[in-house]
Amino acid sequence: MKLICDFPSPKSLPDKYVLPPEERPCNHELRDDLSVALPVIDLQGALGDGRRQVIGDIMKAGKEFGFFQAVNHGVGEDVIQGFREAAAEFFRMPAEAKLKHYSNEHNKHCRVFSGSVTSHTDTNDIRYWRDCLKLRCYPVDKLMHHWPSQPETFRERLAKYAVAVQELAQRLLRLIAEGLGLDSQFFEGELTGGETMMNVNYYPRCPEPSLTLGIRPHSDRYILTVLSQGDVSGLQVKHKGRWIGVQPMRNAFVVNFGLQLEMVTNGVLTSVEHRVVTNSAKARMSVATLIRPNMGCRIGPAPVMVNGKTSYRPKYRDFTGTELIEAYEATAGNREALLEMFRIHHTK
Ligand SMILES: O=C(O)CCC(=O)C(=O)O
Ligand SMILES: [Fe+2]
Repeated sequence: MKLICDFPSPKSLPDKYVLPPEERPCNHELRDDLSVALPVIDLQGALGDGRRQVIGDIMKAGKEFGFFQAVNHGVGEDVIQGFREAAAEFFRMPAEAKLKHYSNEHNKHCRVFSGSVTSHTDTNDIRYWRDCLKLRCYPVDKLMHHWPSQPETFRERLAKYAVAVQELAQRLLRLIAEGLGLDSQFFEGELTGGETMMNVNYYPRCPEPSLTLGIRPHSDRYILTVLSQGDVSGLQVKHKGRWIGVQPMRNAFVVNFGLQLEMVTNGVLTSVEHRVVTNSAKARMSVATLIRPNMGCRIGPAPVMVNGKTSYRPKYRDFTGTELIEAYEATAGNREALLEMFRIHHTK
């Protein structure tokens, strides 16, 4: 067992990372579209008179792309870069120090794994060009003893980062709730009360980026994902049947909606597929923070989204946080397959 970052620089891509031709990033049906960019939303305005405008921008971006970039979000550059440096140092440690945390058990509070999005459900042996440190990051006091104790700065910097990003996520969810016509506290409590997950994704330099992916196309599962992409590109978002690259902005956060939010909003906000391409010039690291529900929480379309002015019928049945996780594992992050598991088929 090895992490990709510990491979001696290979000249060619090892066979098991080579994707079938139709899944490769150069597939011409799904060419990168560089002419479309994700909206960039300045959150400063939400603190004052510009609140309605910011809410409107988030709703528009949410409906059109399912994604946006947030700037002036209130999380300090020192907090972001401080944690990113500690995390990059983690991946630079000797192999044994990282492999202490290696596990394929999904319920671990902190683990390192490699090669796949959902390894144990993969039926074939296709691997992806990614190492990942996955941990539960909030509430910090309860969870920090599970985190790597090396490098020395890791826990303290992660604690600061996790608290700041959690606050930002709650702020965003209040804006989103208002935008949907819900009570601004709608998402507080059980819908977002589970332990927050974090993926620290590390994509080493790849000898043949056109033959593999860092992460295959997937939608995120929960309410909201807040991602620090750093300054190396690689994230691509599906938009009108094409993949568009997300321009790296050093201290911005890429925000996207998860499948849970799509179902809670009865499809008004969509949880859009994304993937990660690799590159041969630079390693890339991203930090994804995923806000989650309590496992026992009942989730379903919000009453206002199905009864109110809109008088829409519910598209999804109610389910629990645990059911959502099980369905996601069973469908390996495939958006349509997962939504279908909860969809109500009205007969007329
Ligand atoms: O590396 C990225 O930019 C995206 C990561 C991602 O999609 C995830 O962790 O779910
Ligand atoms: Fe994702």
